Amino acid sequence: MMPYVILSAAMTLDGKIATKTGSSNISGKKDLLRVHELRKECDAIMVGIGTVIADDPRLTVHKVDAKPDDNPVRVVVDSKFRTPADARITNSDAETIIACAREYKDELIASDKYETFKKRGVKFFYSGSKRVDLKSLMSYLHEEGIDKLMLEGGSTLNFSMIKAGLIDEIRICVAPMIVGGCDSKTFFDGEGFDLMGEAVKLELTDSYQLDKDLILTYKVLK
Ligand SMILES: NC(=O)C1=CN([C@@H]2O[C@H](COP(=O)(O)OP(=O)(O)OC[C@H]3O[C@@H](n4cnc5c(N)ncnc54)[C@H](OP(=O)(O)O)[C@@H]3O)[C@@H](O)[C@H]2O)C=CC1
Ligand SMILES: Nc1nc(O)c(N)c(N[C@@H]2O[C@H](COP(=O)(O)O)[C@@H](O)[C@H]2O)n1
Repeated sequence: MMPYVILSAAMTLDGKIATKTGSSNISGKKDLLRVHELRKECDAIMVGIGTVIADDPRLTVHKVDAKPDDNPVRVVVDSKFRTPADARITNSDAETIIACAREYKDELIASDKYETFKKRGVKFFYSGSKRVDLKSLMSYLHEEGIDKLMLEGGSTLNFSMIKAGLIDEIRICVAPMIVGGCDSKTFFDGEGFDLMGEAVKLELTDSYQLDKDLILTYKVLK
């Protein structure tokens, strides 16, 4: 069994989730409230290490009323244990699981950072030889009681997750902005598919305007 996975993000009309310099404030105020209500409904929230390094996110429910219990478990997909020692996702606001690849396990366990994180209560999960195996991670998280997981990027992890058939629903905020730039991160990057016939197919299930933003919900067809 796997968690039900909702991919949530905000992009500009030209499909960028950050500029080439990493600036990523895209959602309007009301959209951020919507996102935090969704965080509150989820058992876990997962990002890739690229997002942790770029944004140092909190990944807690902090824009709407919430109790400490409302904070989802934070999951970071980080094969080589690059999570910075002072990353906010390792604070005591919520539980944190760092998923790493087996090849780096011995080195990781021997590091001072590992001891520091253990003292903070951070848990570790190992899967995949050189890169985290996302299917076994999802299966482990489900065993740990995670029924509903919110995936919050970034582009590389989004593509791996959708390619592996692990995303059930997509909720995207389309902001009326264009930033361009072939080096700006798009909603899905990764290695991409070669042929249009390989594209993951979606069904639009909801759409509405929230101030200037457009909110679209899609079911992923499997
Ligand atoms: N506007 C929005 O809604 C959002 C925007 N963003 C933006 O996205 C950008 C970050 O995206 P990006 O750089 O692509 O980083 P990601 O957050 O997607 O992290 C990618 C990294 O995850 C690690 N990883 C481990 N296992 C896997 C796997 N099986 N598949 C894929 N990745 C894996 C890899 O590093 P390793 O091999 O070391 O483990 C990889 O480089 C930031 O600029 C951020 O601001 C992010 C979220 C939301
Ligand atoms: N929904 C949404 N809209 C945006 O405009 C965004 N930039 C993001 N980014 C995601 O939220 C994380 C920051 O979370 P905290 O406020 O620090 O808890 C960021 O890392 C992205 O995952 N999302």
